[in-house]
Amino acid sequence: MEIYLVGGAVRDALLGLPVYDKDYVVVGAHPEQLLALGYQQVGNDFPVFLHPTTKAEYALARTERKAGQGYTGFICDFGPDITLEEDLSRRDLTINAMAQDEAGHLYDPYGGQIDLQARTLRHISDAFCEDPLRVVRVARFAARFAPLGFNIANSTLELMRRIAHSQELTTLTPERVWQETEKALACTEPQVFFEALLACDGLTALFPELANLLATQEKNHSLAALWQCAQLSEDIACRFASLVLHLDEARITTLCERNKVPTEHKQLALLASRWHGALHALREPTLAQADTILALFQETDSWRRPTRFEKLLCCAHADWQASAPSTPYPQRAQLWHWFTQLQTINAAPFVAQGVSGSAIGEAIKHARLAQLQSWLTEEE
Ligand SMILES: Nc1ccn([C@@H]2O[C@H](COP(=O)(O)OP(=O)(O)OP(=O)(O)O)[C@@H](O)[C@H]2O)c(=O)n1
Repeated sequence: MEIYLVGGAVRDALLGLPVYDKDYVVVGAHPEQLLALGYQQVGNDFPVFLHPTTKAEYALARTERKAGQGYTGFICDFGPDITLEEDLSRRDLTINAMAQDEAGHLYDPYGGQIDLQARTLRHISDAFCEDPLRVVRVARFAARFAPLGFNIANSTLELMRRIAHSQELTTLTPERVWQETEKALACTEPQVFFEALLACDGLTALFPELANLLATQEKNHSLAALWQCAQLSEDIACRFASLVLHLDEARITTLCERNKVPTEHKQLALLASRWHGALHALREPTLAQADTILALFQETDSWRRPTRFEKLLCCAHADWQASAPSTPYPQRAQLWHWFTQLQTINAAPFVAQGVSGSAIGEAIKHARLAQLQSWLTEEE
């Protein structure tokens, strides 16, 4: 029985990146041998085991062949006679198909090291097409490794296009697509994920509203807003909302429900869609805008959800900078400052004066408006 470290851990170590997850492939073994050594079997379709102490994943070497439609329907063959090369050949990209034995010797039958050096994401064989998830994975790797200068090989982009045109992307579960999307949104160049999906015609199947929106924009403004947001915040909800805020509320709702986008992201996106224009208009606020500012705080439920309001300001900032890079967006700090100051106006003094019931809320609102008006008078 031989054990090799495979996949992402080998790739990332060669790139000098930190390695978090270690996956191993086991060649020349029966499941019973691993069970006897205390490994715990997980997964029903093919034999994957967890190490008794490290809990790292150990998979028996296997081959896979597509038998049906979509993401399911694989015929999997495993056994002690499957070689390391055979196991590596079923994988998606050359840079993901390298293995290292316990002595540190590297096995690279498909040119992974050359492609790492050339900064190329390249498929191994036409078997790439057997798994439509790979389109989304490659787009995600393109985003993740964009800062290192990686690009998708033309021949791989061609296969991604073939998969997209075959309608196979519609067989992916929303959970899997969102999982990859969320990882992509966390990258420093998240817009590359959507650019790659756009380039292979896959965006229409996965995020049709976004594909239609980008088609109406001259310079992919929404992708620029996403990039700007990534410079301003690590928050995934913020980045997602910056990307979709030029969609109307009905389309945001449809997209989020189909793709099972978390509620927090959806709510922020809806607020950003509704309020970004008003926020842009508050660049040099005047006394006449006091009501608008208070309505903004009220209607976005910011008193109860201050963190979300902070994120809303960030989305608007990103959207602004997508049109006017490097120009300041003073209303972000100004509105946040006023908001935190107005938060300190609360019920206590009114209750002490004998105000009760719904009149308390009205009194707070009036006091906050009066305070805002006095600040705006000073500004003018
Ligand atoms: N649809 C898929 C999923 C996975 N793999 C292979 O399985 C390995 C492990 O997959 P996974 O852990 O999902 O990805 P990593 O490459 O380890 O990347 P990450 O760092 O994002 O986990 C990959 O390297 C790749 O060889 C594949 O070929 N096709």
